[in-house]
Amino acid sequence: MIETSAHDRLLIIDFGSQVTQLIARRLRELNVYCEIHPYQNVTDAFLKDFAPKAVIFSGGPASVIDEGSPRPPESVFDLGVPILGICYGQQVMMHMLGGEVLRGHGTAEFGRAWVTPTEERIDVLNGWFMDGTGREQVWMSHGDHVSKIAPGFKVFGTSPNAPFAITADLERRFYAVQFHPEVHHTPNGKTLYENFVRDAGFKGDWTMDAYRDEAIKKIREQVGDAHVICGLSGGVDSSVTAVLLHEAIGDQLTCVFVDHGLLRLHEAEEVVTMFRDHYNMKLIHADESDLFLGELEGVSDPEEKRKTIGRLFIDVFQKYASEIDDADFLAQGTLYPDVIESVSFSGGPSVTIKSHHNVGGLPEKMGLKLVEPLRELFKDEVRALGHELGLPASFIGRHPFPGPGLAIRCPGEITRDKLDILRKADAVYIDQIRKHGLYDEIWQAFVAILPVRTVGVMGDGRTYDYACALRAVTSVDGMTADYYPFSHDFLGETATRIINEVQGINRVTYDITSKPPGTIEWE
Ligand SMILES: Nc1ncnc2c1ncn2[C@@H]1O[C@H](COP(=O)(O)OP(=O)(O)OP(=O)(O)O)[C@@H](O)[C@H]1O
Ligand SMILES: O=c1[nH]c(=O)c2[nH+]cn([C@@H]3O[C@H](COP(=O)(O)O)[C@@H](O)[C@H]3O)c2[nH]1
Ligand SMILES: NC(=O)CC[C@H](N)C(=O)O
Ligand SMILES: [Mg+2]
Repeated sequence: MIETSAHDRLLIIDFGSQVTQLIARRLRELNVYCEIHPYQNVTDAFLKDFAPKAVIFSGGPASVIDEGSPRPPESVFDLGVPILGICYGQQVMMHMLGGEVLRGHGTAEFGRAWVTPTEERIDVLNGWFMDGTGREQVWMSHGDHVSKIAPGFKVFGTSPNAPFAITADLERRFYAVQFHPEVHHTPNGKTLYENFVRDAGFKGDWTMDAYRDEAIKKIREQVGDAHVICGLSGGVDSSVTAVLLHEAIGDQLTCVFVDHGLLRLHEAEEVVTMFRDHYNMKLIHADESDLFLGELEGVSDPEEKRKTIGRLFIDVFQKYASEIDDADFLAQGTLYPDVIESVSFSGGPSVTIKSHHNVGGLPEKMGLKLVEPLRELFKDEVRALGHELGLPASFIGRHPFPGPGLAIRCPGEITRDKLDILRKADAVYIDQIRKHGLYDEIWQAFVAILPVRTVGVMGDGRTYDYACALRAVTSVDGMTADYYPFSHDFLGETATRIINEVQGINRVTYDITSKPPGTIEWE
């Protein structure tokens, strides 16, 4: 359980649905503090300790009919707090409370469905069935269905293949729905969550304004008089972590910004100016470009590049940390999705696609304790917190930039020459995107310089220069992504500008691969 404040908490018991995280997102949007815990960890003792003000059962791939399928502890029904069961959560609730679930033919529903209300209206459905059609669009994804509801329950909504689409035991405040209110395709789903948490008595006091003060207090308690070091990349997560720590402990913080020679144009100056001058923060600008570029010489295999960079990051951190007195803590910008992923119910053995550069192995090796003030937050909450802390919008809204930097945007061997060309092309491309007002619509955009040279003709002369690829994607979390549908005019104008303004490039292509099957970066 996350050590947290005095906020009312909602517990989401995860039965392995693909969309459990979205339940948490919807609730956080309603300023309700919630945590997701896999059902295996939710014991009687856990429930007592957690003391939720309400509970939600997620969906899940299992069938309650099967022996050994997941269950919440019986005691959850005796807590006296409202419970909402979703899909598998509905089925498990009915099954345990005396109803019946069947795996029937012709009762599966996958995708869009329409629910119509029964006669009696209930508070959790306030705002539903109001658009004049008398029905509400929902998103279903189930093979099993409830065939008999548990004693005490009544039906408040039905769909063609789910006669018990919405049911409730109003006395005990148990609600159960067959569809998924957390997904986009249930347009009025948020209203249902809002009604549910209001019914449960949540005050909606989880705001980044309040969080900021609590986090500062907690950091002070944890750190005392010791010193904290923080790897600062200028990215959103480490910037917000650093500024929060700086507010909490001022001079007891030293940030280490590693310039590995793989940064974008003017990036080092921007980051250093912002943090050293604007925040008056102790900041070590570690210019280690000779070290990194030297070790990367002749390396063209993507994994070898990543591993070399990861190793050097650790070396560099150790070097600087050892020079700082009383450095007992290392601050990291770990976010809640990272925490969830590491305990995920559905997580199984998976193939390594890329070794993400990781400073995760650091604290152990360096004998440091961790400070992770963003552990409870999603990325958009981190951005909101950054806003509260007064970070300029230009930093908060930045596209993510990978730790290995331009190394993984330069397939094949890395040379200073290629990096210079790449930096210039990238700057022109991002400038184009900003000028056309597209920066915030795009999740991430960059140029990759290709390891091929092509023939061109410029000013009646022959050129033999590098080709580059433009990349721009939309995404929610970087796990899946779509290429951004630029207009042909935009692409044409950008190609012309890059070729005119960047010596060394004579051909521009646009990468239209989605993820999967591609990945966002080229290596
Ligand atoms: N150049 C760097 N110097 C120091 N630390 C770095 C550098 N690059 C990455 N790191 C460390 O690695 C961590 C992970 O990098 P990551 O790119 O995931 O996060 P970020 O840069 O803070 O945010 P964003 O995801 O928005 O880029 C950072 O939080 C930071 O602590
Ligand atoms: O901090 C990081 N260290 C890394 O080693 C790393 N590799 C990829 N990325 C970023 O992760 C997101 C997904 O990228 P891929 O589709 O290329 O795996 C994209 O946002 C990538 O920029 C990294 N970030
Ligand atoms: N999405 C779900 O929770 C599915 C529940 C159950 N596995 C079914 O098929 O009915
Ligand atoms: Mg980054």
